[in-house]
Amino acid sequence: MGSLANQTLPTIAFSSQNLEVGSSSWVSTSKEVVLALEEFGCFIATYTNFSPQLHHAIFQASEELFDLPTHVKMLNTSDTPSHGYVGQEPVVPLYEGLGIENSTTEQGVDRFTRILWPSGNETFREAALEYSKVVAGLDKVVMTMVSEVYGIRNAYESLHETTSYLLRFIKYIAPAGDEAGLGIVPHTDKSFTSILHQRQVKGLQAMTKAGDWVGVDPSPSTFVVMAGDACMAFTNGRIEPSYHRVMIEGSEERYSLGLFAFIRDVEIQVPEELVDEDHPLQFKPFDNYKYVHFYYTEEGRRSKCPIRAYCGV
Ligand SMILES: O=C(O)CCC(=O)C(=O)O
Ligand SMILES: [Fe+2]
Repeated sequence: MGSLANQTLPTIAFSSQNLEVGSSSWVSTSKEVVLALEEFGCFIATYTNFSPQLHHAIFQASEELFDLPTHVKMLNTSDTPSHGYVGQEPVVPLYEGLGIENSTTEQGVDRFTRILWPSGNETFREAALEYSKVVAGLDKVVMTMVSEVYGIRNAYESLHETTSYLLRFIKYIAPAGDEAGLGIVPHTDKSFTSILHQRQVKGLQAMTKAGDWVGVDPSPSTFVVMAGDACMAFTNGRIEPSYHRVMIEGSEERYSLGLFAFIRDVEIQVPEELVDEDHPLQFKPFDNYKYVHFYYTEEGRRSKCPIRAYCGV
């Protein structure tokens, strides 16, 4: 595994100007987004609708969540592997995470909050819902831009209607000793898209096509927007997912958040606009959640490229 390259990911600002659909800055930003995703599978974003207050509120909520006793956190279960509580795993001993399914909806956040705090926790509930809605807004802008450039806006819009967002709260404890510890093993996300947000402590690294790791420094106003495996299949291989990992150094705990978009109820299918003689069909229609289940089987875990193993042509 290579050392850290002296390189940074592209940064794209989403401001009130370029958020106006169809404006000339919307069009030029859309091209930037596609270039960044095709080259890196991810990029850094700033987003005008995200405030420092919300940054503060959501990490405050995160701390409160992780301060609950382990047996309470373990009540966060899910039918989907890795969507609920994960902690004390021998392969990633520094990692602990919880997930709110359908976190952009009142029902999703209410359900989670009631399970963890039976007598309620209004500040947590509000922060989680608000954060999910705002960041999901960024996700929608990014993918609308991508679909516009590729001429597949309708296909994306029908997928977006059935998107279910998973908000994961993540905490890494510091490794014992001076050596950097592996916070999360190198992987691509199984989602359609993912948006990560880190607090203070660095650790996230993404791999370039040349095979170098690039560090992504935390900032209260930036996100990392990533393509997942499902996005690669949808775009017929045009956008490859970001291969990333977390390395933890120093003695500080690291808190991060991931908002993952998964497509529910409908199969993801390559739009016909993306298939021609030069771009033969690479993926069969597939179900995003069944794919997650496949990934956690012996075959899925062993596979070098699980999405191709699952639904590659
Ligand atoms: O903690 C992070 O910054 C990254 C987490 C991540 O890659 C994941 O949960 O899939
Ligand atoms: Fe990830």
